[in-house]
Amino acid sequence: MGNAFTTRDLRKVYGEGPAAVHALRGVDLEIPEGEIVVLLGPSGSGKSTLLNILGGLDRATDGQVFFRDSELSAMSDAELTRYRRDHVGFVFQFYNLMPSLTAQENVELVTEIARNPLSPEEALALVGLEARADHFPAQLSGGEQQRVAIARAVAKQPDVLFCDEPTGALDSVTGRAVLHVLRDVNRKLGATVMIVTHAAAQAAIAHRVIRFADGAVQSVTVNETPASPEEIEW
Ligand SMILES: Nc1ncnc2c1ncn2[C@@H]1O[C@H](COP(=O)(O)OP(=O)(O)OP(=O)(O)O)[C@@H](O)[C@H]1O
Repeated sequence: MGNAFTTRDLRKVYGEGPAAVHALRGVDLEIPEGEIVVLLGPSGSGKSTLLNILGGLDRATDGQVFFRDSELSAMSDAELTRYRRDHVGFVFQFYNLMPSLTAQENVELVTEIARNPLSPEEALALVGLEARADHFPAQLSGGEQQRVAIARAVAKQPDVLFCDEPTGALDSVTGRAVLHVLRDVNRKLGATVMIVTHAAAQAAIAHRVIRFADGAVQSVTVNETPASPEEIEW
């Protein structure tokens, strides 16, 4: 299989003049399709900025970024929106569920507009929450709410799932259950899964670990035998 993403000398500057922040300082990466990729690095090193650009939520200041053979950095806003809608799912630290909707209705927000969605039941079954479909977010634990958020993100069968600190608000037992679900999504749907985390131990479950420092890639490590989420502790 080819690459899900390729970046060439990718740069991002926020602001101008003396106040300019160089968040990405020339990032060259190749990310093969179908992997679990963990991005590590100190706070402010540019991880979320990279995720947002790969996910079509933001644009680079300079350089190129490709999804497969399509150059995201050359797309119009409308094309970028279509890319996001057709190919990308997002999971954030704080679930972002609609409190007035049940788990199933939260997932339906996506399945009603996607081109080739799973059914809401299938999506909830994938995260092990089929029995909680009629529960509201306030009736679910943090880990369960995150699993609903994952069900919502994967219901459209995205090619790529971006997860920004998906376990950041969870204890490690609950966090492991969430990582387990992300691994299932990678295996069962074949989605490339990119996870930004501060918990370095989570790198053990990845096929590829990218370490960031000061807006640049410090190292890329390939794990021949990724660990199971049950084996790690943070
Ligand atoms: N919208 C923005 N405007 C100005 N500066 C920004 C903006 N977003 C991010 N930055 C700056 O860009 C740099 C990289 O930020 P980014 O959020 O990508 O880092 P990160 O590695 O994800 O950090 P964390 O682990 O704390 O989430 C930081 O110095 C940050 O302050």
